[in-house]
Amino acid sequence: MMRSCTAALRTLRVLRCRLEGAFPAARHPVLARRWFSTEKVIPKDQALPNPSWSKDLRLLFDQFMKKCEDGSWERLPSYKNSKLVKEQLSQAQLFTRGYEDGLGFEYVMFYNDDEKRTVCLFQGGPYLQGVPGFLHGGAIATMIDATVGVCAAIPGGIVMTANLNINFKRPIPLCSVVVINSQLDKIEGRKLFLSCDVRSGVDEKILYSEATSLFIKLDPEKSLT
Ligand SMILES: CCCCCCCCCCCC(=O)SCCNC(=O)CCNC(=O)[C@H](O)C(C)(C)COP(=O)(O)OP(=O)(O)OC[C@H]1O[C@@H](n2cnc3c(N)ncnc32)[C@H](O)[C@@H]1OP(=O)(O)O
Repeated sequence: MMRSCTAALRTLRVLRCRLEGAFPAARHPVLARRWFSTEKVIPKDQALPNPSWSKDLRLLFDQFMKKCEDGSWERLPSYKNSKLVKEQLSQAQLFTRGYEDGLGFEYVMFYNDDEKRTVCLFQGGPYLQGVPGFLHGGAIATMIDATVGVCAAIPGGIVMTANLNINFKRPIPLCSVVVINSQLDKIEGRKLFLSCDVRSGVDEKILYSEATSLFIKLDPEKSLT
């Protein structure tokens, strides 16, 4: 027993050295823990307040949680790793959840099934800077895509963005809170048409961006590649 354990550990060490040679990133302590730990990982719901959330984000979160009480809205949980990919086999992570708390995308989404609407409360952190002091347009586009994507995926199933059209009207200050409000406008066969706007959090007075998008429900008969 003792000998087989020692042999297994040696094999693990050899594999680890080879892996570190091939992928220097494997030396990174967080990745190393994720790849080599045998502990069962309990996924953390990232769409809940953490200490990096500003007063405004907390306030809006509390307001929407109140709206959930009668069942008209529901908070959507969100995880770093897809349940579709076995964690031990992949280091894949949801793009928007790859940063430490407060540095990148802090957000929570709420869904209203009767109205086919998704609202995302979003605070873009300092690593998402574009023009100094403001959010990068790609980060805004990412959150718009994610919000309309969820709005399309809940009724539509497995969908992908075919078209995303954004008008950036005002720059969004870094670390401020915005509300991304999206709705499903129309379904035609496999095509889902959505629209969305991005406004300043709490007062919603400033219209930062507007977008329309087309999502396509994947055809199970067609290969993606
Ligand atoms: C809760 C869970 C959370 C989970 C939700 C997580 C949310 C995350 C959101 C992120 C989403 C992404 O970033 S997705 C990643 C970015 N997107 C992609 O990589 C997609 C790349 N494109 C493709 O793979 C493909 O083009 C597809 C799958 C979109 C469509 O291909 P297809 O299935 O073969 O469909 P196809 O026959 O070409 O088109 C079907 C119909 O749509 C029309 N159509 C197709 N593309 C377009 C287009 N760009 N503009 C106009 N119309 C178009 C066609 O004319 C046709 O109309 P008609 O003749 O029928 O009238």
